Amino acid sequence: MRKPIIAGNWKMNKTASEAISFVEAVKNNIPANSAVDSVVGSPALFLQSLAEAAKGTELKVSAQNCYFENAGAFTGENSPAAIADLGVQYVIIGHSERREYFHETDEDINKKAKAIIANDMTPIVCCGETLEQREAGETASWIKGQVENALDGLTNEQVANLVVAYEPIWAIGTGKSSSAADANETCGVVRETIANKFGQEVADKVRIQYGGSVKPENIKEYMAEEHIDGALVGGAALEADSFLALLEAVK
Ligand SMILES: O=C[C@H](O)COP(=O)(O)O
Repeated sequence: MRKPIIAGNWKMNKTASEAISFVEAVKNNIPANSAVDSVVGSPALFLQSLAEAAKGTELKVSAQNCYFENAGAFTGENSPAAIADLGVQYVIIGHSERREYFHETDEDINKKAKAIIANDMTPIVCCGETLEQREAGETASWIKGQVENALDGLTNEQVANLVVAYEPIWAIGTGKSSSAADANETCGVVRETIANKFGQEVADKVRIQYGGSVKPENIKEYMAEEHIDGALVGGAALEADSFLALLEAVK
């Protein structure tokens, strides 16, 4: 039985005081030993204060990116070792916005996944196709390639413990969510790809999220699907009430 995981991704939104207000509003409203893992993905600027504010509660904090080296002459980058030292537990990597605007490659994402795991954090590895790829019938082969490349060289145990987020790019922030059946089909491709590369036992353990215009009103439809174990949520995770409503709908 895979434990559901709901992760908010704030992207480049919020000031420090807004970020803290969110965590203060949410952290004590998640019951102890919750049946759902709750994660909030913050800009790097607020990770320290959020990790301190959330310490000892059920709310976990995620970075939205990191570099793949722990230290060195990499101006402007954030070290995974330094992020882990703050008490951060997750790092989102390979989001389509980072691939598109910051030219991240599958190879970068693979190196980041290894660095995050080496620092005892959990990567949330994103994959997803464009509308053109979907219309050309290339979704399954594209997702298979992204997943194989991102996870290459990881051990079975490492893969079993990470999270994959399937986010069709055309559904992100557009209000045009994928149907639950279509999302499940592609999450099934992710699981099959992992089964072929790492074995069925690993594939049965890995948690796969759907992301793209998820909100409290539609999350149950996704969570009812066989291969969907949670959601990576942008817009509907920006406000505490909406984030709590997502958790409430899943528990
Ligand atoms: O990381 C989150 C996704 O990009 C989804 O964003 P959205 O829920 O605003 O569509």
